[in-house]
Amino acid sequence: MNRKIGLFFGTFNPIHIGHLIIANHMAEFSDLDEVWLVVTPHNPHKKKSTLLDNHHRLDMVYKACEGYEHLRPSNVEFNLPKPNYTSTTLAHLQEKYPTNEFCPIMGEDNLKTFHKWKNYDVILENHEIYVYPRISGGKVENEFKDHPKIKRVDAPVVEISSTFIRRAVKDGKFIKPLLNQSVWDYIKLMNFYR
Ligand SMILES: Nc1ncnc2c1ncn2[C@@H]1O[C@H](COP(=O)(O)OP(=O)(O)OP(=O)(O)O)[C@@H](O)[C@H]1O
Ligand SMILES: O=C(O)c1ccc[n+]([C@@H]2O[C@H](COP(=O)([O-])O)[C@@H](O)[C@H]2O)c1
Repeated sequence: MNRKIGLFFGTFNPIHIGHLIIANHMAEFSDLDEVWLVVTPHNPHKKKSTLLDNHHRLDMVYKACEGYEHLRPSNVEFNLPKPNYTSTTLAHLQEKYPTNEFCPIMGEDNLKTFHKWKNYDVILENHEIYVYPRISGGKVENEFKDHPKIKRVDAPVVEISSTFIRRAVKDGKFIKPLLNQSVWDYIKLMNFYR
């Protein structure tokens, strides 16, 4: 059976409710059958200094997805060449699961720099991209604005970031509502980001 899988890529350092709300909304309110949360070991555009180990970030994604029938953590990028280019991951997944249709999910802000991604044209040729709104970053005024392969899904906007969470934890702030309960417990237990 042909299944449509949304791929939500992220460093998830840590995963927060902003990520979960988008992933769940895409799984429930679009034609995607499932959403896989792909933990990226190394984002080509990010520095590595504050990055927690891959397996700790994956553990947190597992904890956050517990009880969500249509969400699935993925470590597919762990064994692929670094830095992780999305085009490489998509080609790998398509070869491994030829009957699935893979659709990357991204925030509207990412469309502004999407032309800098490796093989972005090949990605667009072979995949539909599901885009959700962001407040930060303003409007997209480029070739992707009304592209036929880009589908917009009107998901809720929750403007928090992992950077904000890491800083808040370091400062001893109580930010439990911004994280899934078991992710919050795990961060405390493991003394992450202190
Ligand atoms: N609050 C949010 N709402 C919707 N999408 C988000 C939110 N925060 C991050 N994203 C998007 O989710 C994906 C994965 O995010 P990522 O793991 O880089 O988290 P982040 O919060 O942006 O991290 P950091 O603050 O460490 O840069 C990215 O495409 C990012 O743009
Ligand atoms: O393939 C690329 O060239 C590429 C460039 C920038 C980002 N990405 C992927 O997009 C995901 C979200 O990126 P970011 O910067 O919004 O956190 C992340 O998992 C990256 O691996 C991919």
